[in-house]
Amino acid sequence: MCDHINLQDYPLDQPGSPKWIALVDDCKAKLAKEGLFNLAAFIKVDALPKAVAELKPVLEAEAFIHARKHNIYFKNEIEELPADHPALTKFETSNRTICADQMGQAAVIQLYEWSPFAQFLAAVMDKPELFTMQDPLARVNVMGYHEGQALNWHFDRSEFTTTLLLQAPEVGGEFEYDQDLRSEDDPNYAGVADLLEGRRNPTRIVLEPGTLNIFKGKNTAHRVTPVKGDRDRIIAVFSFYERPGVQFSEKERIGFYGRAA
Ligand SMILES: O=C(O)CCC(=O)C(=O)O
Ligand SMILES: [Fe+2]
Repeated sequence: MCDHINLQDYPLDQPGSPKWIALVDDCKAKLAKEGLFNLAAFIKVDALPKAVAELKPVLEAEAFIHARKHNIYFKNEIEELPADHPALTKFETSNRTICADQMGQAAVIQLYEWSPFAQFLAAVMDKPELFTMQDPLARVNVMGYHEGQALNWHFDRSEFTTTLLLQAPEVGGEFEYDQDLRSEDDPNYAGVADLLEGRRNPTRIVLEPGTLNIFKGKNTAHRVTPVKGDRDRIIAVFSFYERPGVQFSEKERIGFYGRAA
């Protein structure tokens, strides 16, 4: 059992029940229309303070400071674009990251390993099955963003991203996205340039702590705006794959976490 989840509103423990099916259908409809859905108060209100408190000291003392400049593609070059094309503009991303192997049996780890969670996500994503990663570092990451830190514009490499906001900042740290800015057939470099140069109006959402967010970010550009104020934005990111046993390479681990093991 996972006693941190608001099973009253989100009956993940009853797969196949009418309430579960209704929830899955609702989430699927939102995903199709908006490219994302949010389950507010997914973590029980009284379980949230402990879920945050158990991670804060680790974030403060042991986090990897992940700071880099990247473009929206996380790629140094795109064959069909000149190096000075505005779609390739690099921006700074910076946060503190901790990995699953630093979290013991924290609530976020218990949630990740509770199999009805993957079962629910698979149903929502229309997959036969989803699996947790075998990678001891990448399975679950928790990111802390303090004043001035941000996750800049990018397209995700994975089809979907699952996050749980643990603590919201006073100001800033909002999730912004431009839905379907590109497609499998059309990279829309001009639209990307417009977005990066401020000529588009991305959607901005403010999430409450305890909200689970599922987001299809492969072709929807998105970012987290810079955090302002004394309270950090703290968010957990869960990684699921369609096959079991997935691990990162050593190079990927060093790139993301500054260490291989
Ligand atoms: O921190 C967030 O809300 C978004 C995370 C994200 O975009 C990602 O992990 O790719
Ligand atoms: Fe992303």
